[in-house]
Amino acid sequence: MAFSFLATFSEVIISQHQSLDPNTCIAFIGGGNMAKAIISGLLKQGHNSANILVCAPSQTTRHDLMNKFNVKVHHDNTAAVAFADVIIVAVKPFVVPVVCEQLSEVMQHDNRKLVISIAAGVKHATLCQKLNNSPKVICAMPNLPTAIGEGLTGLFAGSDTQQNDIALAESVMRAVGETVWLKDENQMSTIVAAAGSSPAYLFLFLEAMEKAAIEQGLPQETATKAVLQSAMGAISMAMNSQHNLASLRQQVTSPKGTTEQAIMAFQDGDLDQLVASAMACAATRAKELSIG
Ligand SMILES: NC(=O)C1=CN([C@@H]2O[C@H](COP(=O)(O)OP(=O)(O)OC[C@H]3O[C@@H](n4cnc5c(N)ncnc54)[C@H](OP(=O)(O)O)[C@@H]3O)[C@@H](O)[C@H]2O)C=CC1
Ligand SMILES: O=C(O)[C@@H]1CCC=N1
Repeated sequence: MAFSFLATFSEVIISQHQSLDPNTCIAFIGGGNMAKAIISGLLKQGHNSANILVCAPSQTTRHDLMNKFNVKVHHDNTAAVAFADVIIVAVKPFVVPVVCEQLSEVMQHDNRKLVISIAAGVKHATLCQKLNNSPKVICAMPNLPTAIGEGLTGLFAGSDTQQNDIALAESVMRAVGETVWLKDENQMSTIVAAAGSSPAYLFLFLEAMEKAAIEQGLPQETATKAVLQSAMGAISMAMNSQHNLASLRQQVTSPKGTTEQAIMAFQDGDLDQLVASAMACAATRAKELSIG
């Protein structure tokens, strides 16, 4: 019942999503790769840097963030509560319990803030419980391309999360890319494998192609350009095409031609099985990272 309500609401917000209010104050707990990516994406779409606070323990990280993005910084995580409408927890999964403990103490007196956790594997119920049983908690799994507004974020809310909080989380993550709302939290580990981690697999594949092109004799610069432009063109075509991926692949693969030979080599190496097994490893790791 609760999930069908959420699914219906998610469909509504995906088709009629509201843009992020530029006055929304967003605090990040943690200022690493993913916080930086989301901040970059937010600033690129025009969010005011004065409305962003980052809490991180190292002074170097805080200085870097201040210099690079002109955002506010603080050493004390609890400063996020007074500052923000939305607190994004962007620390490694094993740091989440200590962060929740710090936030929950202050949030006993101010429980109006929405907390979005992007930590892989950390369960919604665990977060709610560690944050004074707050219903204002949403789990998110974004990816690095949020930095250029081309991210994909999987989102999961509890059955008692209010519509305005769901809409707020949607507006924040939609500002840096596309969103998908999950009806079943168990699907989050697959979103980790298919979206959170997947930019790295794609970079790995492109690195391998670049290396092979250089080994076949192309200068580095030409190899990089050939590989990246082809990837960008192929992905852009796939995103905008009426045809599915297999059909687009067939359009490149002339019978008895060059592509066919390469595809056969991939199939001989059982690429499908290799990818399935790599994605299963990522999903399994997401489950292992789940904290109690
Ligand atoms: N990287 C990615 O592509 C993605 C990552 N994620 C998730 O995002 C989270 C962060 O990952 P990522 O950005 O890569 O990690 P990083 O290691 O790059 O960043 C972690 C940040 O946490 C900060 N930190 C450590 N301890 C504390 C603390 N007690 N209080 C406040 N901040 C603290 C560190 O601060 P300092 O610099 O001061 O040491 C650092 O800035 C992880 O849970 C990961 O699962 C999700 C999707 C994609
Ligand atoms: O590798 C990780 O654990 C994080 C989560 C998804 C992408 N990076």
